[in-house]
Amino acid sequence: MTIPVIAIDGPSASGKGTVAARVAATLGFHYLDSGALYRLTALAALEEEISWDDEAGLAELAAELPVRFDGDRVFLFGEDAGDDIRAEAIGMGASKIAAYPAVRAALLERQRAFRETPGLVTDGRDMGSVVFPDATLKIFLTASAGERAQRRYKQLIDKGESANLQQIQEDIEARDARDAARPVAPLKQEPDAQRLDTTVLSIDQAVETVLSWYQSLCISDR
Ligand SMILES: Nc1ncnc2c1ncn2[C@@H]1O[C@H](COP(=O)(O)OP(=O)(O)OP(=O)(O)O)[C@@H](O)[C@H]1O
Ligand SMILES: Nc1ccn([C@H]2C[C@H](O)[C@@H](COP(=O)(O)O)O2)c(=O)n1
Repeated sequence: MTIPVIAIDGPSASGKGTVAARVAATLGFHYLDSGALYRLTALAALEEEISWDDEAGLAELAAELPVRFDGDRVFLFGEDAGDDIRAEAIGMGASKIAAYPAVRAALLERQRAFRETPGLVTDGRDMGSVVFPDATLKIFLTASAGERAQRRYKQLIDKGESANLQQIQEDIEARDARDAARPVAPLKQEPDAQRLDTTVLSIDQAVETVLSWYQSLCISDR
């Protein structure tokens, strides 16, 4: 039996991770935040003094990365790295090193290994196009850049961090431009992905939409 996969791709701060994690919890499926692997590689490179320009060194590091996911926590070299990988500088570093084909190749099988029964929900940029091209349901989840910047701003303020709305929007747009422009596995909506624009949707509405799309596929498969 093929293990079902729900692949959710889309731009930064569109809500992919939040929606994917909730859909996975509702269905009792596993969850993979693929962006965390790129962020962990960027962070580990800093710690190991491997330059973000060194494609071969980064690929070697990515292949051997001592990472452990435990619920919503993530450990690197045995230390909780959840907060460190969320820093904007690490997001930018992840975007930079994600453009290297050797880094993407090194992470490919590691991502596929998360496909386990009863199913997987995953989010990223190339989940439906490259990592799980046979995914059961492919979604391109997006929202306007202004709305995404507001959400990220609120997220930072709620965490007690200082934030500048305009700077956040510029950073989000710069990261999306880099992710969309790279020749390998760029950020883009695939023809077989369903578009979900959450600009005026709540998190609950977005989750309900994904679940209803998945349930209709399950019904039509019977
Ligand atoms: N539909 C929504 N309405 C309001 N807020 C939302 C919605 N979806 C997500 N959010 C909020 O937006 C913020 C960013 O969401 P999230 O981290 O899931 O985005 P992401 O696409 O995974 O980001 P990144 O690509 O940077 O990892 C979170 O604070 C989340 O609670
Ligand atoms: N499947 C993926 C996931 C992530 N990336 C890169 C590009 C992003 O800017 C960066 C951080 O991802 P995020 O945590 O914001 O989802 O990692 C990618 O190229 N492919």
